[in-house]
Amino acid sequence: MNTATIWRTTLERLEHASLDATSKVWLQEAHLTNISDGESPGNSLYLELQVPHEIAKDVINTRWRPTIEEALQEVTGLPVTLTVRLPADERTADTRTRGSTASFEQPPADEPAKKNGYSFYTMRKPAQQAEPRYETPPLEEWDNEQRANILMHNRLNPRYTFETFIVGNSNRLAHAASLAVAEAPGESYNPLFLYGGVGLGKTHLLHAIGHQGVRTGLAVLYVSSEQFTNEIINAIRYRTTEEFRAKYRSVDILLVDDIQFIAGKESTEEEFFHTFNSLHEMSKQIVICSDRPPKAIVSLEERLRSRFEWGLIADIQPPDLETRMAILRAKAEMLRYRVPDEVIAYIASRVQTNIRELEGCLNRLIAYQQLHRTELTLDIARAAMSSLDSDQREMQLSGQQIAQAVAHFYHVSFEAMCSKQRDKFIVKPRQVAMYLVRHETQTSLLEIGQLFGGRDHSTVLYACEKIEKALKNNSTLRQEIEAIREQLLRD
Ligand SMILES: Nc1ncnc2c1ncn2[C@@H]1O[C@H](COP(=O)(O)OP(=O)(O)OP(=O)(O)O)[C@@H](O)[C@H]1O
Repeated sequence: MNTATIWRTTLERLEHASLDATSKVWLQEAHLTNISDGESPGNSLYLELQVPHEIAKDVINTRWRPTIEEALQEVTGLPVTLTVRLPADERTADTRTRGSTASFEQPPADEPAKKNGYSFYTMRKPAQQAEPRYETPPLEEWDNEQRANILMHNRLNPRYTFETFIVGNSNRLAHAASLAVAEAPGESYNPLFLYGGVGLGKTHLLHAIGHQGVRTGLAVLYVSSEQFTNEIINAIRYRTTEEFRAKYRSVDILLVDDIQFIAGKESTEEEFFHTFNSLHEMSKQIVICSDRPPKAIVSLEERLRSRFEWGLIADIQPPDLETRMAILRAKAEMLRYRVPDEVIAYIASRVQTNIRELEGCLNRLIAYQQLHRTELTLDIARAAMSSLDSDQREMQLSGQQIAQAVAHFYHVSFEAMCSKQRDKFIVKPRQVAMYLVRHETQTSLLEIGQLFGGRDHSTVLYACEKIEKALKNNSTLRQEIEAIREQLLRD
C-alpha cells in the first residue's frame, strides 16, 4: 500500500468520525507525504500530513490528530505517530531535526522505500535549493474574524456573555474590569487577573470578554491551564513547539482559566512566561482566572507571580442575597419558567456561596415539580430542598479528611501538623485545619485537640478564634480557606 492509498482509505474511515465539515474538507486537500525511517521506536510508523494552510494545521493538530492517528493505525495495522505540517514547513522542520535541508519526493516506481510491507515517499537530499512546493499565506493575512472563530473553535460558551451576567456588589469590580478590557483590549488593564471561589462567575466573565473580542474581529483564544499544559506536552513530544508558540503569540486576546494548576509544572510555567512576555510586549490582552490571588498560589515561580500582579487583580466574592435572587430570576426566565418570588427568595437563602449550586437547585426544583406534577409552591420547594439536604448529609466530611486537605494545600505533612513543631509554616496550616474541622464537622474541641497530636481544647479554641479574627481583614486567608473548602467538596 502506498501513502496515497493509505490516505484514501483513512479518509473513508474518517467520513464517519465526528470531525467538523471544514476539517473534513481540509483533510481531503491534505497529503500523506513521508515516513522517516528510524525516527520512531519499534514498529511504529512516523508519518507526515501536509495540510493546505496554517489554520488547517492549527485545528487538525490541536483537535483531530489523535483521531487521525487512530484511523491510520486501523488502516496500516501499526502504531502511528503523525506530524501535521505545511508544505512550507519542510525546510525549517528538517533543519531543526536533521541539521540539513531536504524535500519530500516520490521514489521512482521501481524502488519504493519499504517498511513493514508498505511503501512511502522517502526523504531525499535536495538536488539544489529546496523550494516550498506551494505558497501558503502567512497567518496575518488571514481574515481576522475567520481566524478568531477557528482559533477558539467552539470553546466559548454562547450562554456566557456580558448580557447574561448579573452584577452585584460581590462582582462589580471584576465585571467593570472585564468590560473595560473587552472594550479596549491591551490598553487598560494588562493582565487582568480575576480570582474567586468555585462557581462564582470567573469563567463566565472570561468567555464574555472572548465573545466581545470575536464580535470586534479579534483573534481570541480561550484555554484552561490544563489544556495549555497538554498542548505543551504534545508540542514537546511531536517537536512542534514552534507551531505552538506561533499559535499562542498570534492571538489578540488570550484567556486562561484556572491558572493555579500550572504552579509547580516547570516547563509549562517556563513556556507560559515566554508567551506572556511576547503578548504583553505586543500590547495583546491577557486575562487570567484563578481560585486564589497570585500571592496565594503556592509554588508559583516568582517571576510569573510578579507579572500577574502587573495589571489589575479583581476578586469575586460570594453574592449577597439580592444578587442571588436576581441570578435565579434571570435563569428561570431563560428557562421560560415561572417561579414565584417566595420560592426564589427561599432558594437564594439556602444556597449562599456557589452560583453553580444555586442554578443546580433551581434545576432540581423544576425537575422535582415536573415529576410530581404539582404547582411550584413554597412547600414543594421545601420538600425538594430537604431531600437535597439529606443527600448532602450523607457526604459529611471527617476531621481527618479536612486535616489532610489542609496539609496538602499548604504543602506540609499531616504528621508535622500533629507534632510539637512551632514553626510559622506549620502553625498556620494547623490553625486553619482546626478552624475548618470545627466549622465543617460536629467534632468537639476536645476531639479536635486529640486529632492534632493530643492538644488541649483551649489550644484549639485559641486557633479557631485567631483564624476567625484574621479572616475579617485578611482576604488572602479567606481565599485560601475557600479554596480548601471547595477542594473538599469537589473530592
Ligand atoms: N453574576 C452572574 N450572573 C449570572 N450567572 C452567573 C453569575 N456568576 C456565575 N454565574 C453562573 O454560574 C455558573 C458557574 O459560573 P462559572 O463557571 O463562571 O464559575 P467559576 O468561577 O469559573 O467556577 P470554577 O472555579 O468552578 O471554574 C455558570 O453557569 C455561570 O453562568
